[in-house]
Amino acid sequence: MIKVEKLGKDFGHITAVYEVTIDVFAGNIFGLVGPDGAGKTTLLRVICGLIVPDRGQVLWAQAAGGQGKRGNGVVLGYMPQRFSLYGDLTVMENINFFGALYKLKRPVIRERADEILEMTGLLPFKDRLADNLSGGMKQKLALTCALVNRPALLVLDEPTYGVDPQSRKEFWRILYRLNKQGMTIIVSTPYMDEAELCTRVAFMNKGRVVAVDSPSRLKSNFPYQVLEVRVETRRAGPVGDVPPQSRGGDDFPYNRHIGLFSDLPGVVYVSLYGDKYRVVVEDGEAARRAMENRLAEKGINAGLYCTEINPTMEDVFIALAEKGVE
Ligand SMILES: Nc1ncnc2c1ncn2[C@@H]1O[C@H](COP(=O)(O)OP(=O)(O)OP(=O)(O)O)[C@@H](O)[C@H]1O
Repeated sequence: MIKVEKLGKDFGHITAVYEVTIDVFAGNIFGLVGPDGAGKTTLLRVICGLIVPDRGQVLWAQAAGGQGKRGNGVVLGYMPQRFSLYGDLTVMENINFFGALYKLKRPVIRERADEILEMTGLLPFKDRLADNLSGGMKQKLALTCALVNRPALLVLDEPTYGVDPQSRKEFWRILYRLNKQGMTIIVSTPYMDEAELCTRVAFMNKGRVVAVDSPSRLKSNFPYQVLEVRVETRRAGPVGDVPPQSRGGDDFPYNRHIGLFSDLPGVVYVSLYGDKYRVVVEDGEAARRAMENRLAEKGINAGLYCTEINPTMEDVFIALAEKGVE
């Protein structure tokens, strides 16, 4: 549906987006996934025509339904990151306002609003002031306003940021329903569990897209092994067997081996989950030997228990980020 080609955007001396090239296919839920400051909002704003890129372009395919001028006939709905509705207007008044901006007639707005509010579960709250809605409901109202123009392409900027887990699930259920009805969706998110729900994902880091593919292919093409590692100290003592120089920070003693393992050759990164380490490595067996040797070198009398586990989207993203784009 759209092709983003070598797109770049600077804000003064800050480059928010470098040369980004992605294809968004009609019918997809396309995820733009990355941490704060990765450049997701900037890229989405350029796609929506709200800001002009400094380099590259966004090419639009033939209209995918609906009417309107933007993007070669593709009607767009945009839900910005920050709540941008009127808190002192009711749910219905906000929808009427947006409908009017799209030059829709009142009966049309009413009919569409009822349909979308039913879907989002907001129908009983039509007359409630937006300020008095919960965080999740506010996001649903913002979605309703973005949908009132029946867009063929819905662009959502971190729609579930800071929303409770139950509301996040409901929100995604609605996105799936819309997608089933034929709507193409581009959604940005910092959450890896949401990345799993997309048809295709572009991982963004520091203004660059570092990988684009389906979640399953991103994981199956992961070039490393993931080890779950437990280090069990054999002799008990007030601080175990870890020499003082390798003791960790606030969460000592559980993070104490991160520093011991992370600089070993073939180790991509080490992180701590509960009392186990997740160690991403080039070669599982070689890494296990290297970790054992490191413990021995440091005079740490401990058993090392490694299990190979499947990579998650988070592993894929962290490894790509660690491998480094500066
Ligand atoms: N209008 C602006 N003026 C100056 N710098 C900006 C502007 N908009 C974005 N930036 C900078 O560009 C970079 C990318 O920001 P952007 O908002 O696109 O990232 P993001 O991935 O959406 O993160 P976030 O969730 O924090 O918004 C950041 O360093 C940000 O400070």
